[in-house]
Order: sequence, then structure tokens, then C-alpha cells
Amino acid sequence: MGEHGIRPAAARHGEDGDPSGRQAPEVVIRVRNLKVAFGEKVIMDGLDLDVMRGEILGFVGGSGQGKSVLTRTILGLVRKQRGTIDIFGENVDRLASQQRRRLERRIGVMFQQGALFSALTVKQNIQVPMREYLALPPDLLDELAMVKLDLVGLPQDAADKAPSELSGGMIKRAALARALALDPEIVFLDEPTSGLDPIGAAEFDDLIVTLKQTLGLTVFMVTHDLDSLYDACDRIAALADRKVIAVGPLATMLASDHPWLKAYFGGERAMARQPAGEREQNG
Ligand SMILES: Nc1ncnc2c1ncn2[C@@H]1O[C@H](COP(=O)(O)OP(=O)(O)OP(=O)(O)O)[C@@H](O)[C@H]1O
Repeated sequence: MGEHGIRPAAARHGEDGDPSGRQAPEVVIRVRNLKVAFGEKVIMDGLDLDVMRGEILGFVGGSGQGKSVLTRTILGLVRKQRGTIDIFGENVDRLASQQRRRLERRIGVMFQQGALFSALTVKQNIQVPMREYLALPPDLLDELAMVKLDLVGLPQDAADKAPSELSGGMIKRAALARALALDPEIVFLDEPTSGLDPIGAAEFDDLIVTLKQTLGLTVFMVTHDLDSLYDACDRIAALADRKVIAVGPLATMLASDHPWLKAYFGGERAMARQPAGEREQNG
């Protein structure tokens, strides 16, 4: 265990003892037997989920099933009734406030619709987490914000614009830049491509895949977007009946007998995405 209770990345490598040199995939988020309820209304009960380092996990489920609630529970924004949540191998309930703060720095979040502060410029928005967690002089903060803009493919002149002056796609990118402000290891994206046209959505998916490949980012992405599930996600987890009912690569979803998954991945839009051979097998 590291000095502060959260192990540094280097210490995690080479400790699984596989003589072939292969490492077992590292679980960075482990949720077990989770129960969340609002009063009498139980949203999830007995929910288990693992998120692996370096993967893009797509999280799907019908509207109102609790995808956002699960995200917010993992982030510590919603109280759970039961269960454990380990992040980077640490039970989040046992973290002292200093450790909790260090953990927060390792996680970036992009809420639905971008949720930028409308009174701040793009640059100031990106600097919000930096100001909260880093004590850096203003010129260095400016430089860092420019690096983040570049990372998400926004032009430098977007820095001094207000969110209201940006297109939908640019807002998403600015929000992603803010989520990446502290060089997190995990990012949570809540419906990142909603409201984008298909080309903008595909470009955003490509960006996420590139960031995963270049930064080794782990991505937890709540999405309804079939294209993202097909093109960007390494694995998919499906929420229904208050639990994760299936988790695995796309093939696992396509092979599932669960009625919701059959309807979702076997619907007309989904079938149009599949190559003819797969369509026959799954139809
Ligand atoms: N703070 C809260 N108090 C009471 N009920 C809540 C609260 N937050 C969420 N809920 C309820 O929890 C359920 C799950 O909501 P959630 O937003 O997680 O669904 P979702 O799967 O993300 O849906 P969508 O795909 O439509 O965004 C809903 O019935 C919602 O009304």
C-alpha cells in the first residue's frame, strides 16, 4: 500500500505472479452487493460490477433504471444502503478525508449536457478543478488549460469563449477537457454523445478511444448510443431488474436471452449495425 493508502500505479505491476509474464487485468472499480434506495423506492439491489484498468466500459439500461444513480453512488454523491465500493483497491467507506481528496484527483467526471459553468469562459471552466486541487501560479494554469484544449481537439481561440458561444460538439469537448484537467486515471462520461449529430458523435467516440490508447485512460461511459457501443466500447454492462444482468463484449449482449437486451440489441436500429452473418445468427 502506498504512503497515503492508495497504491501508486508502478507498485501494481508485476505483483500477480503469473510466470508467463501476463498480468491479470486490474480491477479499478469493484462494486459488490450494492443497494441504493430513495425512501421506499429501491433503485438497485445486489448489484455487482467490475471496471478494468484501460477499458472503455459502456453502461446501458432502460430509461430510469438507475445508470446515473449508480454513477453518482460510485462517485460518493448518493448514499448507499448496503454494499461495498472499492476504487483502486481501496474501500471508499474507509478513506480518511485526505485520502478521499487524493482519490478524487484520480477521477474525472463529465456530466450529462456538459454542465459547464455558463458564467465562466471555457478556459476558466477547465481551470475549476485545477484551482480546487492544485496550487499553481496563473500563467501555469493558463498553459495547462491550453494543453487540455489541444488534447480534446479544440482550437486555442475557444479558451476565452463563453459556453453559449460554442456548438454542441465543442461544449462536449470543453466538458471533457475539464474532466481531464487533473490527468485522471478514470473518467466517467454520462451520455457523452447525446445531442450530437452522427458525425460529431463518431468523432467524439474516436477521441475517447484515442485518449484511452494514448493516456491509458479507463472510461466508464453511460450511453444509449448504439454506435458508441459497437465502435468504442471494449465491454458493455447492462442494468435491468435492479442489477447488472450481463457484462462482457458486444457478443455477450447479442447472445443474451434477457428480454430487454434482446429488444435493445435486436431492434431494427441495432440490426442495421450488424454484418449480415451476425444478423442471421442473432435474428
Ligand atoms: N435524488 C433522488 N431522489 C429520488 N429519486 C431519485 C433521485 N435520483 C434519481 N432518482 C430516481 O432513480 C431512478 C433512476 O434514475 P437515473 O437518473 O439513474 O436513471 P437512468 O437510468 O440514468 O435514466 P436515463 O437513461 O433516462 O438518464 C429514477 O426513477 C429517478 O426518478
